[in-house]
Amino acid sequence: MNRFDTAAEIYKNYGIDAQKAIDTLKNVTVSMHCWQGDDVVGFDTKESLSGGIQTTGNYPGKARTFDELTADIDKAMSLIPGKKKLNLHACYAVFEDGEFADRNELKPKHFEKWVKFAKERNMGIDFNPTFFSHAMVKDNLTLSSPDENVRKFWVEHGKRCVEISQYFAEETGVPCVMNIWIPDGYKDIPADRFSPRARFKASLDEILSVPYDKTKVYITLESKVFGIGMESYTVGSAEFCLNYVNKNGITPLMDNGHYHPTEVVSDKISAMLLFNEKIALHITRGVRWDSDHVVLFDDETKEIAKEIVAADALDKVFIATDYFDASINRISAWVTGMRNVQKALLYALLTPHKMLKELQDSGDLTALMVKNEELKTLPFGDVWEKYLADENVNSDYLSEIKKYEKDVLSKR
Ligand SMILES: C[C@H](O)[C@H](O)[C@@H](O)C(=O)CO
Ligand SMILES: [Mn+2]
Repeated sequence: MNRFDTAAEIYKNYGIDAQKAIDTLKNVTVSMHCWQGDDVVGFDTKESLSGGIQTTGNYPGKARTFDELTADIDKAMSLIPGKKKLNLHACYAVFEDGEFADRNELKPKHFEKWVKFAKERNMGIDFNPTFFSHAMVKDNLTLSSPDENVRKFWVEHGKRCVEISQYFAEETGVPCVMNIWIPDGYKDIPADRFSPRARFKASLDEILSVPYDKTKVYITLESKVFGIGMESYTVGSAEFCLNYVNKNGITPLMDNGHYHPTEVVSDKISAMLLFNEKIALHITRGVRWDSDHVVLFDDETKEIAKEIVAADALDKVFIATDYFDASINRISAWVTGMRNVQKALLYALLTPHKMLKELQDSGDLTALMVKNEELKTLPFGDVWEKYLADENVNSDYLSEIKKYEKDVLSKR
């Protein structure tokens, strides 16, 4: 018997079909964020990153153009198993022949090259308006600005992005998740917490007044607890976003770097699923603050995946990655994080949830703890290796990445 067959026998004793778990995982889409490839710079303003988020590190070889970024995405995706989607930001619009369109003037044509790229790879595209790194961000405010010129500029940007999202969905044949996240906030205690939130609410209403096909575009709203330089007040807080999505029939997005450090998104998933048809996740790794470290196969990533699978909600959750580490090889950052999301999902699919739930419901919490601990040392690695083999990717991706670094990245 080979290692997978032996492992499959062991999982069978717990009522788990390991090959079925692999086959289920093969059909789970994970949306890969394009912005790990260039430290969230984009192609339009090339302004340094603002919005209370930060990349640290200066690892050589970051992508500077559409051709470089797509080559790097291709390399990363060739090393990532499973079904993938591309998550784009509006600042990655591609301008040709000296043309430039500001964020409030963007049109589908500025993303034609991305559509071609995605279609050739049989992939859908998710989208994000870019409300940061731009001269029209005034006093760290966009959609909540008291300056009507500023607010209107960003409302128009949001509207343009709804149109572009529908274009992505229609061209690729895959629904597009359009995520709204604004950085707006104050470093110090504000005099007026109410008015910025009222203006944000009005701005969202205006953006959502653009007609769009709800079967093709899912608009999500991402909350945040604080940003760097905006430590005292964030307009798009959790309560604001929760209430807004529920009142307006859009989808909540939880980024697990966006809560107080002792709060965990894994515990929020079941509550959100009970009140929303769909939910969306940005999977990241906060270290002390929203530091956007590469996703590891760690306890919280596993717990997030467990909550999705145990609730039988794989078709109700839009899963995306969101982190940016400029201190290591960026292709490796993508591959490591994406593989770890999938690893966590496979681990969850190999967990005997029914048996564990029965132990909980019958009050046998002793057995529940013992069984949970026992499961941790089952031969998960052998099932993971079989998944990689089924998907035709090597377990070792480091050598391939080192070679790409020597042949391509080091020459930039
Ligand atoms: C670049 C992304 O839009 C950004 O990371 C956002 O999703 C976020 O998480 C901000 O902290
Ligand atoms: Mn995020």
